[in-house]
Order: sequence, then C-alpha cells, then structure tokens
Amino acid sequence: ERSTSSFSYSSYHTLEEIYSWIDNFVTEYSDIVSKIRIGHSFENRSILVLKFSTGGSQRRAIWIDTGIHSREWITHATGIWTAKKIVSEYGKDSTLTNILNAMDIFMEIVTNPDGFAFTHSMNRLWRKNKSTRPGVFCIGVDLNRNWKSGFGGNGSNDNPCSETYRGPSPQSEPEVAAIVDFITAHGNIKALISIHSYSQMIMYPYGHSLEPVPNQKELYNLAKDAVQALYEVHGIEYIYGSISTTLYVASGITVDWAYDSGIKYSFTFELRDTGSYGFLLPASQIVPTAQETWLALRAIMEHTLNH
Ligand SMILES: NS(=O)(=O)N[C@@H](Cc1ccccc1)C(=O)O
Ligand SMILES: [Zn+2]
Repeated sequence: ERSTSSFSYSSYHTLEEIYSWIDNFVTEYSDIVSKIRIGHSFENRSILVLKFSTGGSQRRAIWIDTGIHSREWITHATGIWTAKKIVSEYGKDSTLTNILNAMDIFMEIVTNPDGFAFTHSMNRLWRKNKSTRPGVFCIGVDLNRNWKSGFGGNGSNDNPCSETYRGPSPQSEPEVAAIVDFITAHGNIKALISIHSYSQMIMYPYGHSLEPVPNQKELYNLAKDAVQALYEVHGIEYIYGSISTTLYVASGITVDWAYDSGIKYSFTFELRDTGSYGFLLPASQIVPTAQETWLALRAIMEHTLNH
C-alpha cells in the first residue's frame, strides 16, 4: 500500500510495519518530511529519524524520541500519530505553522529497534536493548541509564542482569551513541522530549541529583502549562516536577545529558496509564493518549519558539 491512508493509527504495529509506514510517509509528504539514518543498532537494524522542515538550513530544532524502552508500545504509537498530526496541521494550526516556519522537528520513533522486535517475537515486557558481551550471561543495557551525565550514579545498576543496567561505559550502546553524535553534530537543538510510559507525568532534569537546574522555575511553569493543556483534552491528570523529586533518582538518563549539553528545554513524559494496564495499554487508548499528548508537546515547542 503506497499511501499511509490504509495504515491504522489506532493499532499497535510491528517493527516492519512501522519502517514500511515511515517509507510511505516520507514519500507521501516529501515536501515537508525526510528520513535520516543516524546509525544502526547492536543487531544491525537501521536507526531512523524523521526530519520535519519547511526550509532554511541549520534552523533551531526540536528533538522528540519515543520507544527507548521497547515495551512502552504506547510511545511508538503516539510518535506515529504525532508525525501524521504535524503534517496534517501545518498550514492549518497557526501555532504549529509558526513553529515549523522557524524551526525543524526531529523525531525518532523506534529508538530501541532490537528490543522492540524482541517484544513482538519473544518477550512483550522486554525493556533494554539486546547487546551482549563476552563472558556476560545476561543480555541488554538500559538505554535510559547509558548517557554520560551522572553515569554510574544512584538509580542505575552495574549488574548486567538488572533492568537498569547502565552498561560498561557512557554511550557504550550504539543506539545512544547515534543520538549523541547526531545532536552534537547538529549543534542547534533547543528542546528535547524523551517519551516513556507509564505513570502520567511530565518531568525535567535532574534525575541524577536533587539539585534544581538553573532554569528550574521556567521548566516548572512550562511543565504546569503542558499538563493543563493535556488535561483539557480528555480530563487526564498528570503530575509534574523534576525527575528526582517527582519520581526517583535515576542516573545516566537522556534528559540530564541533553540539559548538560545545553538543551535547556529538556523534558521526559510518562504517558498513560497509572497502572491499570501499565505497559499493556489497550489499543483503544492510543488515539486519546496521542491527542492529549499533542497539546503538551505543542506547548513546549511554542515556548521554545518564543524564548
Ligand atoms: N519508563 S520507565 O518505567 O522505565 N520509568 C523511567 C522513568 C524515568 C524517565 C526519564 C528519566 C528518568 C527516569 C525510567 O527510566 O526508570
Ligand atoms: Zn521508560
């Protein structure tokens, strides 16, 4: 099917279906979207990023990633829906149009392709990547503990059999190194949003320490506005604050690295729900979740545009 019109945005999909959708999507909307291969996974799958751009070069940009934890299927599904929303709203929604007339958006939908394939084939609740090392019995590194900022601290584990195994060294995992290299080379990313599930939270750095970041008040108020915008769609209540004070201490995480790299608008989302279904959120909640999440994303992107 060449067009994306037969694709169900209210279903969960396999890795192959998502990669095929990406090809159809960039073909169909080639005037505004392109596909970039930023690297490959441990098992040699392509790591793909969608670039939304209306022109210019090296414009300020926003990074969004979903699926860094492979079992969090609602996040990939939300990313796909959001990609379609962006191309549908450009020229219609004035806020989004203003954002895309001045900035680019980069979206990595399947940030952990090996783990994601494994959740379909063998273990629905797999979280980590699938890296192996000589003499190490257990498989996989927690890609949200492998980043340089705060690496090795509390809230990460040096036991390879742990679900929060940090890996042997910062950026040891190709899935993390690919993003670090891309964002560093780009040099003009102004906001980063890393999307997880579940718990219904919008949080900002730091995770590795209880210390507030310099612009904590600004991030607190922006998170508050984003949570309110989300609530107004379907009445779903999120909590918000810094990661370490709102959730728990976690070290070597994406958003701490982003913040310390100069991306002052770094956020992490925990989507629906609060535990009734958890990682097994029914497909019937995909579109409602994506619809409400869009308002929060747009609020953060608009603030980034204007500051
Ligand atoms: N999605 S989750 O269930 O794995 N929870 C996340 C929570 C989290 C998300 C972002 C930064 C630090 C911590 C985790 O990585 O532990
Ligand atoms: Zn997660």
